[in-house]
Amino acid sequence: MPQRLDDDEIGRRLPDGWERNGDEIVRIYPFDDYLDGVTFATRVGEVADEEFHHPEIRIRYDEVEVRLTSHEAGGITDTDLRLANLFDDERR
Ligand SMILES: C[C@H](O)[C@H](O)[C@H]1CNC2=NC(N)=NC(=O)C2=N1
Repeated sequence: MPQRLDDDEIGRRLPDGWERNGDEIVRIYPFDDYLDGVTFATRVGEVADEEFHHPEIRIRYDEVEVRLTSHEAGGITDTDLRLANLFDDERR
């Protein structure tokens, strides 16, 4: 199981657009169309299920919020950073 990363490494490797919030990393993706956000959330869920690493996803009328943490490790790991990049790839 991946180990928790230290503050320096998280700061160095956090992908653009993501923020650190304690033991989580968070990104808000804006959408003009609600159903585009729903579709994106579904794609995020599919990637998460393939990787067996599950974010919290909140779908609002004009944005989707994605939160990642590694529950078992009790913090932010390489898996969270890797998934953040994969989710960003779904947005492009
Ligand atoms: C039992 C545990 O839920 C599984 O090993 C996986 C499932 N998805 C998971 N998702 C996240 N975000 N963190 C985990 O530690 C995790 N563990």
